[in-house]
Amino acid sequence: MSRARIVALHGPVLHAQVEGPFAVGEAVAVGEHALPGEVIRLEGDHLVAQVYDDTTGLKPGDAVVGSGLPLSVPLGPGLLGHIYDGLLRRLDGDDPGPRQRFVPTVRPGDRLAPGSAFGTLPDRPHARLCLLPPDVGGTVRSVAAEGEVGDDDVLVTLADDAGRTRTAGLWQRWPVRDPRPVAARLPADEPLVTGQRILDTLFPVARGGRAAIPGGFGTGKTVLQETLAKWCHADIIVYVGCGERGNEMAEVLEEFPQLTDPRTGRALMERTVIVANASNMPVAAREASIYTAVTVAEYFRDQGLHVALMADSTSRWAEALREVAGRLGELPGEAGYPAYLGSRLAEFYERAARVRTLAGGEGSLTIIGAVSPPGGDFSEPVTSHTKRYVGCFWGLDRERAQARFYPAIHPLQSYALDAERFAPWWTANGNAEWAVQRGRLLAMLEQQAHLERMARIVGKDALPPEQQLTLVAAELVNEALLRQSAFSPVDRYCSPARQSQMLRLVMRFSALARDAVAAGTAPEAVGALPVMRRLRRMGEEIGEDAMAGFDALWSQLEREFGALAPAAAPVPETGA
Ligand SMILES: Nc1ncnc2c1ncn2[C@@H]1O[C@H](COP(=O)(O)OP(=O)(O)OP(=O)(O)O)[C@@H](O)[C@H]1O
Repeated sequence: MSRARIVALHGPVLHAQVEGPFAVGEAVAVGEHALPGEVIRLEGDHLVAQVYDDTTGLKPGDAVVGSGLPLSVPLGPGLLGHIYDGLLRRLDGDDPGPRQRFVPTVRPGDRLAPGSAFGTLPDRPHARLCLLPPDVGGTVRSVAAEGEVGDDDVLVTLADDAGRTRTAGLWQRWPVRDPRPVAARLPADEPLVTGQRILDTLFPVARGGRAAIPGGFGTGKTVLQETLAKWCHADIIVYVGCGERGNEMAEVLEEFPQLTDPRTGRALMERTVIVANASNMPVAAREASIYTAVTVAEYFRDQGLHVALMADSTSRWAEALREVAGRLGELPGEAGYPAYLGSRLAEFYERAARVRTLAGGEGSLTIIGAVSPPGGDFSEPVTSHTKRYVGCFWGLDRERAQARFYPAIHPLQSYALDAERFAPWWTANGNAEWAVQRGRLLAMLEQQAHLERMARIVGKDALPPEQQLTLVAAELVNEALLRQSAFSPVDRYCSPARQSQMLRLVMRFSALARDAVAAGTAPEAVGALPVMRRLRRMGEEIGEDAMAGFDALWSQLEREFGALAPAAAPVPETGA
């Protein structure tokens, strides 16, 4: 083991005189309590390391002991259901994992490629595969028989191509800063259904895609992340609470274990891993926590599962980066962040993908990162860098939040690149019109903003009737489709089938209203139809198990427009 002696300490950063070879990125143990750390710079016989625990009590002369290995974490199915710190140390007790039934799927003499599965854990509800590490393969010499196994048991022994003996069990280690290898990256052309209308219908994210939720103070980032964690169509949730205030983090830690998985009725925690680093925890560990979480998420992806990683908030992570860079005396860039902020964000988001796994399955990792721009200013460095690496941008708007319009995602400040590629998926799921409907809604919302600006100048009544109608229809889109309370028992989740029904109704309203106004009906008369109130509230009133309600609403819509007197005969255009 290489050793070094501390010569200076600056908060979480230490300088040491080396007495043996070290490598950048090497995990080290510091001082008499063997505090975990990582070498971040080497200059001749001088080493700089960051320490992941409180450095109080460390002093010049204390030893820094190298491990010869990069900073890595243990990965196994048993991670599920627990809360960890940024280095993946349990925060909720240290009880050993229960023994569980193992069924081998290989025999002595079989050749296994690196990362293959060698057995299953059939009694586990999630993450049932036992995987070789991605850098271990060879010919099976022996494998454990079917039966109960524990965390420390060797389950398979192999001879690798160099003739060395390799073993594997339930757990494996992997360096957090290295993406785990895959057999192939696949096109991300399936949406990750979130159950949130504004997202699935207007700004969908792919399974294996990347999304950012930027939003100023109190605009609903945490509620949205939790809602997504609860309802999105992912098998596994990895939630990294990064530098949030201690009390907010405490809320998440208290709430999550109590949440019920809507799909199974069991605890949501059973398929969740939480990595927690509140703002009062050591800053360097916060920097590491993002990599730890994404490595955990990749491990479950490699099980052939769909994983969603929620990071709340990447801004606090960037602040940790800035603080450590400051202590290293690095030249500050924009707003004091180090020049490599952009490349670090890119490295993080690039780990999202839909893949063919080494074990031969298909898995995906979707990354959803909250950003907390100071003052809600989306031009600040973390938001603007993040924009370059994500395909979906779900911008939370202070005015909407203040008006208690939730989720406060502003349709004109948000986007989803490549949304069109999901049209075949929607067609296969019963809505061949989705792409056209989406285009119309976006156009209508844009027009609304333009017309509202005009109306403020000339007065609403001075707008031509068809423009007044656009305002009526856009208001309906907002109220009926985009507003969706995370706390409504009926509407907190909206399936694609229900979204399609609601879209169909709003589109039908729009067409009937256009015809009626063209035939001479006043836009206010359309806006005053009794069916409008029911349309606005259909999300709250027609639940997943009462879909026939949409047909009844459709009939009411047709009836009321049919009864509008002048609508029968279209009036020729006057050219006005
Ligand atoms: N989708 C939603 N449905 C209903 N209410 C919501 C929704 N989103 C946010 N809220 C309301 O807004 C409040 C603030 O939301 P939240 O705590 O998520 O904001 P935040 O952006 O995470 O705040 P901070 O900047 O402090 O981290 C919530 O307590 C809740 O009352």
